[in-house]
Amino acid sequence: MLRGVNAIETRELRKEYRGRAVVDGLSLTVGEGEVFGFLGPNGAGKSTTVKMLLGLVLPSGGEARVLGGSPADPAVRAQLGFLPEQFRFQTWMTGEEFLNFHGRLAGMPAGELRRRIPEVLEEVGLGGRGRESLGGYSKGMLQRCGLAGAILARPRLVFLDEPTSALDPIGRVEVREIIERLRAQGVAVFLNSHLLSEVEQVCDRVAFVKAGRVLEQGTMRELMGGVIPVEIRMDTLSPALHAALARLGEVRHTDSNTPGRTDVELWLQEEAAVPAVAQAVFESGARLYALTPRRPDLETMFLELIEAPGDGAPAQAQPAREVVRG
Ligand SMILES: Nc1ncnc2c1ncn2[C@@H]1O[C@H](COP(=O)(O)OP(=O)(O)OP(=O)(O)O)[C@@H](O)[C@H]1O
Repeated sequence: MLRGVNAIETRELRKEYRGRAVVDGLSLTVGEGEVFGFLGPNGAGKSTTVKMLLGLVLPSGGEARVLGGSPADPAVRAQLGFLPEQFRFQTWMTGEEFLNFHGRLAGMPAGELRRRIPEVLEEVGLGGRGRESLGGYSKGMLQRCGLAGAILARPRLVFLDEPTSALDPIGRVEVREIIERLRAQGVAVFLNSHLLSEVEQVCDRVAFVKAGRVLEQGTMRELMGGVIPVEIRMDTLSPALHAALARLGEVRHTDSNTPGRTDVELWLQEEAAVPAVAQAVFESGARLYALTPRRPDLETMFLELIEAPGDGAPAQAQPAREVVRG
């Protein structure tokens, strides 16, 4: 078994379709046992990247190493699990038959499959439902069954493409728990999801892609540069208070559209500055209704990066609302 290598490493990976680059010099690293969020708008090249990493699509250029080897190597592929976004299930099979079929394709011995299938069905919340035909499964049950298929052969790296799109909130929490269990077992997870709050809760690191290139990658803290966004709600914002807030941090947005109410988003460098914000509001004579430090969230980062103009290079925030720069 390969040890001490990254789960995924790509350098200047490229895929062209009819002369058009849909993955255009993509470089990223996913550590062993890391849960990695791969984020980007529709058409950014995420699925194409995943297909190259699985050895299903041949790159037009660059390099990709998966578990220290080539994605084209069957010994590497045998250690990968994959839940595609749109999966065609054989509706006439039962859940157990489906898993048995996939396990045999993965080269698992019959005896091991007999033990493992009830175990994974239990793990994905389908315990006792394996004898029912897939044609009678709900969308959420099918997605759980696909997930069972992805982890059946105890992979070292699992690709999950929108694994919770068909699930209710309870199902989503359960999938998060499954991902956390995989991490605890040292399995790396490459997660494509549009549900940013979900990615935020489970991923160690994330990469943002746009037009086939990685704009940023890192931990949440690295990506936000240690910034603490604070929401302030008060009755009015005088020019003097605006200037005072701008001395304490960066005034990102102000919204005075509702009469008698002004919302400000201020980015501070440290939590210790929060009391000074309250003090500044108080000294200006404004009435303070809320002062809420927020965790940096992926949605804010995503919108900033993805909506940035030009060639996709990280840039200043775009005006989601009325913006006043500090
Ligand atoms: N086989 C193909 N032939 C031609 N163009 C393709 C092919 N596969 C993908 N593309 C194009 O490549 C671009 C990237 O597609 P891809 O599916 O990788 O994006 P994505 O980031 O996964 O999008 P989404 O979030 O919508 O699933 C799209 O413009 C798509 O039309």
